[in-house]
Amino acid sequence: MSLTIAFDLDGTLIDSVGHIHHGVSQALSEMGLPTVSRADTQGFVGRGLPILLQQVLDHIGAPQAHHAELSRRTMFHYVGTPSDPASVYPGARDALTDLKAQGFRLTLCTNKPIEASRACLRDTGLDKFFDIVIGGDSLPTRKPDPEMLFAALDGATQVLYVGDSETDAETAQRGQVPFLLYTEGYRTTPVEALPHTARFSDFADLPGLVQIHM
Ligand SMILES: O=C(O)COP(=O)(O)O
Ligand SMILES: [Mg+2]
Repeated sequence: MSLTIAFDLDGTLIDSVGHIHHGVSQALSEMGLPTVSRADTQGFVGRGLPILLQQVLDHIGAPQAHHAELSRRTMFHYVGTPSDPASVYPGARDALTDLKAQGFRLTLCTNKPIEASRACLRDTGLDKFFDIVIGGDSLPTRKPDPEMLFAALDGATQVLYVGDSETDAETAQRGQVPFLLYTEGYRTTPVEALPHTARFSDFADLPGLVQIHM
């Protein structure tokens, strides 16, 4: 059996809400629109940028007709503003190093747009860990459709998925894939209410959980 471990990005490997909020805020203010708080933005992360921006426009009471321009401007700032390497969650880098050294294939399955994902991986130095990177606009569908997890297999026979949100739990459930829930990310639902195989709050525990659940 060969195993690939698929990782979500925002709220799982990096605490990226500040970066996302910066991009959206810049775009909104350039357009003369009201801005959103960082906390509200965090609640919108997980289903991809197009849905996040729809929620932002609804939240500020602005018409969806602004969506295309808001999207263009947000992407400009999102990709143009470097991600801080310190935004990688504590212990995540060591856990990825450990899993990679054990010979596991690692795949990134994120709803973040692929261009922003690649820039973020490069800025934070996480790019070297991943054999495959699949972004929110890489396939015709995005999470919670499980297609991304199947694409992550790429010849492996089994995938184990690590994520933080309602979207990730639903993706894993629909794909019938074991799911390890990182509890310190952006979920708004109590952990007990989210389907998961096991959960962890400290990345030091992840390699051990992988051994148990592979
Ligand atoms: O861009 C998003 O909405 C979320 O991205 P994620 O899938 O890495 O959590
Ligand atoms: Mg996430």
